[in-house]
Amino acid sequence: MTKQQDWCEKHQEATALLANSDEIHSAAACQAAIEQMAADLCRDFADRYPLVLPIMGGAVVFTGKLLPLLRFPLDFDYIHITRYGDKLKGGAFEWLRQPQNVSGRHVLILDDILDEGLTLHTVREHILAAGAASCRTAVFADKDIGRAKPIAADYVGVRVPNRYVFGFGMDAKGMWRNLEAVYAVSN
Ligand SMILES: O=P(O)(O)OC[C@H]1O[C@H](OP(=O)(O)OP(=O)(O)O)[C@H](O)[C@@H]1O
Ligand SMILES: Nc1nc2[nH]cnc2c(=O)[nH]1
Repeated sequence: MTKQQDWCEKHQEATALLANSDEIHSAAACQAAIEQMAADLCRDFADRYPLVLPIMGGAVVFTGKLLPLLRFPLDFDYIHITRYGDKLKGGAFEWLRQPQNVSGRHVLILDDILDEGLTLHTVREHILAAGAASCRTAVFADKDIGRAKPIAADYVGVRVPNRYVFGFGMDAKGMWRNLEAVYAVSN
């Protein structure tokens, strides 16, 4: 099969996936959640000069929308770790970029979604072990998985049901990170 056919099939798959999904949070609701979180962060971090570390790649939209609303001085870097890849179920961690220069810093981690909580928990432990003065966590979406998680986020944008969600930076099999609302794949 040619590359062109591959992309054509991928395009059809992406279109069908979106058509068979439900909108969970509208673009306006996502924006309102970001603005509320930014206000909370401005209140709590005004004097802390934090190091802000998004976990790529899912945090890209969350970070891009949130950062310009943070009206206090900060440093910015990023972490890259993945355990889902293009799959809908999590597996082993793959570190692509570890945290750098966190010793003594007040760190704020940003991630798109807290699902089973393994990613955020692992990253937070890593940052504290590397000597951060403190480490707080903000997630755009917190999934109601119906059981305990190893970590609770300090700041949460929206709650999502126990379904695979995508849009607003979150992918479905690698697709649709660019959507400005949040959708759930049909069960
Ligand atoms: O709470 P958990 O069950 O650990 O899942 C949450 C993690 O899963 C996703 O990352 P993924 O591995 O899909 O990589 P991505 O950021 O590139 O989408 C998401 O961005 C979170 O980091
Ligand atoms: N895109 C996406 N990534 C996840 N990582 C863990 N859970 C999810 C989810 O529901 N959607």
